[in-house]
Amino acid sequence: MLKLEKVTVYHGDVLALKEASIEVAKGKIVALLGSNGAGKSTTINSISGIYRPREGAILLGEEKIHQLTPKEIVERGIVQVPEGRKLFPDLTVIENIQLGAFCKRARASMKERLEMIYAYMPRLYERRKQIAGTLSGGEQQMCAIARGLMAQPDLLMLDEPSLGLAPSMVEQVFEIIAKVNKDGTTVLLVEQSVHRALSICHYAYVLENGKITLSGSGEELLHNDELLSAYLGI
Ligand SMILES: Nc1ncnc2c1ncn2[C@@H]1O[C@H](COP(=O)(O)OP(=O)(O)OP(=O)(O)O)[C@@H](O)[C@H]1O
Repeated sequence: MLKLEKVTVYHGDVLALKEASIEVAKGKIVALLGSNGAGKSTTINSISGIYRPREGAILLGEEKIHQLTPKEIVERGIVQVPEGRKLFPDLTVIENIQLGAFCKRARASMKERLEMIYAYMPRLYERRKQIAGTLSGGEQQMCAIARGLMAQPDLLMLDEPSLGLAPSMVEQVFEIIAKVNKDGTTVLLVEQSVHRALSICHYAYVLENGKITLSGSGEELLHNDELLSAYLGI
């Protein structure tokens, strides 16, 4: 579905990603792991069209997408839930969710999408008229995922969805991600919660200083403590 071929990204003079090759197969959950500053956000922001690779190619099927604008990339079904949720705190939950449907591909089926989202996250239905800034951290994360789902993604990219959440909330957020994937949405997941990410993903890549140093199935990496401690220090 999505392929990064030897993608190199600089921020000014800083090399953030070096010749990264990543494959996200349709219908799967792929995790991108690594410590702070490893290049995880740079990778998904490059897929979203926010950063332009200096070298390499990003392909969606046969189409090269690394020269497209973020808006064009959303219209192709690639949607990002950003790190830190980035909700509009003064708008209500429902207003935040509906903002996800600004793209053309989502407008026709808004009502059905909303019903589906409330079925995944009944708590958002209960809180739909609440001001988003007053939601708990976990509820805000759900709201950000809901806004992403409103755009009708084929590939949903989540940047550290468990960041700052209590363990029970992390569990709920991961359950929602698993359900969304089971219903056919491909997922690219950036996470620091390594064990949780490996237990849910089909395949994972480990980034270190902008380079992919390790990859394998979630199962394989989860049971390889030696590799995990060498590459992730856990
Ligand atoms: N806009 C920017 N300008 C300059 N340097 C940047 C910018 N964004 C990221 N970097 C640098 O690029 C490198 C990779 O950062 P990136 O945010 O992709 O890492 P990350 O793995 O997502 O880290 P974290 O888990 O802390 O979010 C880091 O050295 C970072 O300081």
